[in-house]
Amino acid sequence: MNDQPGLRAPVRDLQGVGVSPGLAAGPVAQLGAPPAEPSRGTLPAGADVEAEADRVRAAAEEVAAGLETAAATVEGQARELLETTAQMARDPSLVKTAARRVRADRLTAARGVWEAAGTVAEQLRTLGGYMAERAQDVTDVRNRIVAVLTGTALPGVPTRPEPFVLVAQDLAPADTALLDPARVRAIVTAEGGPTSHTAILARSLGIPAVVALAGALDALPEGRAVLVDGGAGTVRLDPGADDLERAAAAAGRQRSFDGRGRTADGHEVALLANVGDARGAAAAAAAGAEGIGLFRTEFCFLDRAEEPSVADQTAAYREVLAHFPGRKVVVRTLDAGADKPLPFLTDTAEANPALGVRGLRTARRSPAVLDHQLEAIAAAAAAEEAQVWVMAPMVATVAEAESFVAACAAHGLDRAGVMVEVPAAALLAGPILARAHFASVGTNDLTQYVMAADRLLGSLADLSDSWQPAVLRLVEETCRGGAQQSRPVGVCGEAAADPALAVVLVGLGVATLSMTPRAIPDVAAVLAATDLQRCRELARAAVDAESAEEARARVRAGLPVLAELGL
Ligand SMILES: C=C(OP(=O)(O)O)C(=O)O
Ligand SMILES: [Mg+2]
Repeated sequence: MNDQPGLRAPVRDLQGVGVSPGLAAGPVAQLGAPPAEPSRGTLPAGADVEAEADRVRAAAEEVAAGLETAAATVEGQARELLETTAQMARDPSLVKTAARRVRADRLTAARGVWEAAGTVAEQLRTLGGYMAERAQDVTDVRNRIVAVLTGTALPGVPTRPEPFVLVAQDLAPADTALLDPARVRAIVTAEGGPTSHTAILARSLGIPAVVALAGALDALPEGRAVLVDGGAGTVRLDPGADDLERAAAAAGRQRSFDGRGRTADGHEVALLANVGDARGAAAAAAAGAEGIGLFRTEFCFLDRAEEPSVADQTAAYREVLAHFPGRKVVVRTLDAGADKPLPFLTDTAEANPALGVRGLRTARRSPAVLDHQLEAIAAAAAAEEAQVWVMAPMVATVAEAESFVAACAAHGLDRAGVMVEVPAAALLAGPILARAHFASVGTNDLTQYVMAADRLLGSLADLSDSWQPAVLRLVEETCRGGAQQSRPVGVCGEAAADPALAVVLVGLGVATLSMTPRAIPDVAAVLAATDLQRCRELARAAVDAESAEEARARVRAGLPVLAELGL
């Protein structure tokens, strides 16, 4: 690429939807698709069956060695996971069974591995419990060995040691949770919306991300250099030297937070963090968060085939609580279903999972799971010093709020609240908050349900926008209910992380804002420059707008501090 002015080829930016701000550059690495099932045919007459059987061991060894090399370059959970997978690839029972099938039935090595892994996975499933959870790992190892044997790209997140930009059709929550920000510089997906869990996890890991970039896999081939702008939602092919400099400068820029959220005139707005595990809690504490406003407990157990024991849950919750002694931590009970399926709690056959048995509704079918979780939360709260508040996701009726508060009280948990993410709950916030001690507005789902737009669908990203005045009116209604009952209303959806929208929410009467820790300094800086009266005026202007664009434009025009801070 020629960087001389005038001679440079016109820059072509591909446009998607920016969901995690930041600039980053690197070579593309595509998420490998699982290999196709190898054919059942047998080896031709005269084929060297013994040599074919030997290929199994060689391929397994190649997979294990590759995983170990990658493991050596990372730390913590990612390292453990890669090392365990490497051990499984060397598992003699898998390799021997596969080689035996090749010899006995004259199968290709790939087919032998496929069938042997099926047998091993089935045995593990029959054993149940922890062993059953390993069945998925056997399938992962099988896919890797078969990919080597058939000469196709390795499935899953690439394990190469040098940093790269991950490009995928879409990412499962479990894929994203294991991404290592030291190696994955940015994420680009063809699918997904601004409030999808890919977006939320990317933000929490501080990885710039662009979703809903149509045709991403074709437009961004393996190895091609790209610049990703996660704020603007663009991807530039073959970035120039000036682009690379900008990306390097952005990686080094940081704003800090003094630990007290407030408006210019001193009205306090606690700035809390959204976390999914102990790693997130550590990052939140490091960012100076005043507490945790949303602990998504389901993120601790996404890969579990069976309900985690009370002891396992207690341990996982304690690890999070331990980072905030004396501070508020809002623990949300399992929000399984729709985009976050938990195999032990959700029915994958539902035609309409977003409108199905998800969140608190799973307690209708499996009340014991909620009871065990509350037991574990109470045990963790007793063992740690954090002030534990508990809330339920997807509450829609006064009766649900009442029974949840009673269930918490039975476990000695006396700060019990509800998420307001179903329009019905916003409209009945008064009577709901006569029972519940607090409410936290989940603007991601509230937007999805008010606008009838799937939060995962990139093509509806304009509707999945929390600036929609209809959404803001329901937040206002929730705050009115809170004021009637003198109960605090917070926001823990992604809207809280947008500094301009945060001003609007405070103006509507929201008492706390909970967000990815990375967003806290920017939100704090904008609030600190705006007094409460101005927040109220801008909130009025946004609520009275007729479209999301108009609401956003009115508020941004009224907040010159945004441009001063480069936001
Ligand atoms: C915070 C929310 O919950 P989640 O994103 O986990 O569904 C929300 O819906 O806004
Ligand atoms: Mg939600």
